[in-house]
Amino acid sequence: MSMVCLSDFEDYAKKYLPKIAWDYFAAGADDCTTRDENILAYKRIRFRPRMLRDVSVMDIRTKILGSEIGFPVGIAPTGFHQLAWPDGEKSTARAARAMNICYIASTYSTCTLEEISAAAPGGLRWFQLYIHRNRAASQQLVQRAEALGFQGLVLTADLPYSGKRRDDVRNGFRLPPHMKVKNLERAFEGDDWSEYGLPPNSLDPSVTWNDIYWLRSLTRLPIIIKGILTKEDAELAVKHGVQGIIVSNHGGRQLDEGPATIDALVEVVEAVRGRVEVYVDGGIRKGSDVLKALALGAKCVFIGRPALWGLAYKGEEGLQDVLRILQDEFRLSMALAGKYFVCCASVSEIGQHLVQFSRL
Ligand SMILES: Cc1cc2nc3c(=O)[nH]c(=O)nc-3n(C[C@H](O)[C@H](O)[C@H](O)COP(=O)(O)O)c2cc1C
Ligand SMILES: CCCCCCC(=O)C(=O)O
Repeated sequence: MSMVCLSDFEDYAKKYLPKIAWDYFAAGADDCTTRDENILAYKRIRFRPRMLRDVSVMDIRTKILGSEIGFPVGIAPTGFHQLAWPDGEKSTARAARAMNICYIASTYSTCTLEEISAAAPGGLRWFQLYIHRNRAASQQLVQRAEALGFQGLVLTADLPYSGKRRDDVRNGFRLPPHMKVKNLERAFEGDDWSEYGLPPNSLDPSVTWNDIYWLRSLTRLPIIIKGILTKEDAELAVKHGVQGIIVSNHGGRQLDEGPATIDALVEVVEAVRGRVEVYVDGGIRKGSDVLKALALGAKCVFIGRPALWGLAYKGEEGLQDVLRILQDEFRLSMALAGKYFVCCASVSEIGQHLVQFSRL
């Protein structure tokens, strides 16, 4: 099969993954309006390309929270990578390190944080946290991640309860018995693990902004909050001292009919006024989507499902293929859009001048 663009990997994953795994990866909440809107919204943005600008040398490296990355794409946290490939998150970590990008490992990884770290020593990794009712379990996870060299703590704010994903309900989705959310095994030993193959009712829906102070007391890692969609919450995030914001609607898997993330990005970036870094995920499927997100103020974007499709295709190698295609497409879009200032062709000069919203 010739893999030319990310949807080729999607087609492959749909064809070859067991239906229950494919449905879980693809799921959106309710009618999937927001899931689909994440993609459509990119198509309403048009470029304002500039010509004759010497784009013979392009520098696509950038920095997030002080760490250099090869290009402004990272891997969003997604659960259960062994559903896509037997080595699971170990393969993800290796591919991310090979491409010199950031991988956010999920609380719901099917490999332990120790296994992930050992698979790709020295790679840039952040740890994504769901806060559990069992606070001691969450505290241990944060401290384990910090001790293992994870360089950021990503608090997911949009999942007090799981959204209603109809196909998962129809399929009675749960992890197969040989897969485990290994990071939680010790803390929830003896529980029945009946919800998705997770300890039931274990997430804490009473989490508030004040818990950011609790997290701050546990770790020196920068805290990045994931799931922000409004200027009001962006302002609160800054006020509570986070170092980064990921504009995200969880790939449209939580509240249906909220905004597409690329639309929400504009409002969040305006509210933040450069005080913290802003990233975005949801619906990024082409290099030109990356360019649009950067033009609208994101420092970096993160991909969720496309990483799983790459893993499903060929593990670490397949994920690297996905990332390489995205990297090449991003570089090409940047060159074809034309650099704005005459002296340097780097991501730092990407700005709002590059895009306009189409009336389509
Ligand atoms: C199968 C799947 C599992 C996910 N698991 C998590 C998770 O464990 N933690 C989390 O913060 N977000 C999770 N997300 C949301 C992603 O981090 C991200 O916000 C979303 O996938 C981005 O949209 P995209 O898939 O269109 O790129 C998950 C998304 C998918 C599709
Ligand atoms: C009970 C919550 C299950 C969530 C599993 C991981 C996740 O975030 C997802 O979107 O799926």
